[in-house]
Amino acid sequence: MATTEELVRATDPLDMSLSTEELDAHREHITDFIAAQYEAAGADRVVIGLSGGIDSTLTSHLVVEALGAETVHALVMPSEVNRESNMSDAERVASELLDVEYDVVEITPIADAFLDAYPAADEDRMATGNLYVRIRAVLNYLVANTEGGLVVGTGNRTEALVGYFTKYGDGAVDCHPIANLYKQQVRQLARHVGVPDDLAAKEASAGMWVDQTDEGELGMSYDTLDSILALHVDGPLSVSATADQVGVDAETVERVRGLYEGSEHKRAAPPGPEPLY
Ligand SMILES: Nc1ncnc2c1ncn2[C@@H]1O[C@H](COP(=O)(O)OP(=O)(O)OC[C@H]2O[C@@H]([n+]3cccc(C(=O)O)c3)[C@H](O)[C@@H]2O)[C@@H](O)[C@H]1O
Ligand SMILES: Nc1ncnc2c1ncn2[C@@H]1O[C@H](COP(=O)(O)OP(=O)(O)OP(=O)(O)O)[C@@H](O)[C@H]1O
Ligand SMILES: [Mg+2]
Repeated sequence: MATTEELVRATDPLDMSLSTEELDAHREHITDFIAAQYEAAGADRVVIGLSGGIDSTLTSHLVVEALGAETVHALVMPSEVNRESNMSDAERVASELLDVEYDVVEITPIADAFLDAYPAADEDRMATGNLYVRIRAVLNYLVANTEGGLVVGTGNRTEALVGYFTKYGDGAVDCHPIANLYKQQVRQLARHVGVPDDLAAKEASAGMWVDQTDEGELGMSYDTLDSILALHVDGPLSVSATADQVGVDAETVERVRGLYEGSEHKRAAPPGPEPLY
């Protein structure tokens, strides 16, 4: 007969903690990957957008570890809906944590030019938010083209599996070094490599509209989402077994599965018809 404590633990989100040895292994694997991508591309620089969020903070930290601070050109690209504190954190990461070259490029006037050209999108916060994200991609590639740079992305496994990114926006990059890590593991690895705790623990936001948070939009915590992905989408558990294990209803698991299946197009190259001959 299970004790109450065991039953409560059984309905907790999955504990995905990595051991110190596993964190070291990920660190080495990712820095080796970055070095290999850079060499294979024959690049002279790495371009990365810094948002003050943990994905870009960890990724840029690992790029510096792999290639040195002088290789990195960071871009901090505030829009009018970004929190001031996130933009100052982004500058803190560039100047204090990493000591890399960086530029601050205001994107609101660029977005306004698009919305003047196509005013119908002005009231649509998703379309406008995706526009901000795609403008950042254009600027990343402008710098990369100019300096022989490789654009390094910050997508993690959780975002990729549910399509929680803008197609040809933050998804438009040359590689994603932390693509194997679920969101909880991103925070763990960040702490492990010495990222300050206030940055590692910060609430995730795509920064596409005022006060947007990932967990608010997704309607569940990252701990729950990671657990459902690991057990059901990546793992072999059924909907009901996953729901029991994580302590959510079956509809929540099905919703995550729906996000995964509905975002297949974001993880694939744009298709064309089969060759006729
Ligand atoms: N089945 C299908 N096959 C082929 N293409 C399909 C398609 N369904 C839609 N599409 C295309 O995809 C477009 C929709 O995709 P998309 O433009 O990406 O837009 P959408 O997926 O609607 O929105 C982006 C989502 O990602 C989140 N996001 C974005 C950026 C950063 C972060 C972050 O965490 O930092 C999060 C954002 O909050 C929002 O929930 C459609 O307009 C259409 O062109
Ligand atoms: N204001 C910004 N300036 C520069 N780059 C940005 C900005 N906002 C977003 N980005 C880029 O888009 C990426 C995707 O954003 P996302 O919110 O998923 O990651 P994050 O902000 O690094 O971490 P978190 O998900 O915890 O907020 C960022 O990692 C960063 O590279
Ligand atoms: Mg963010």
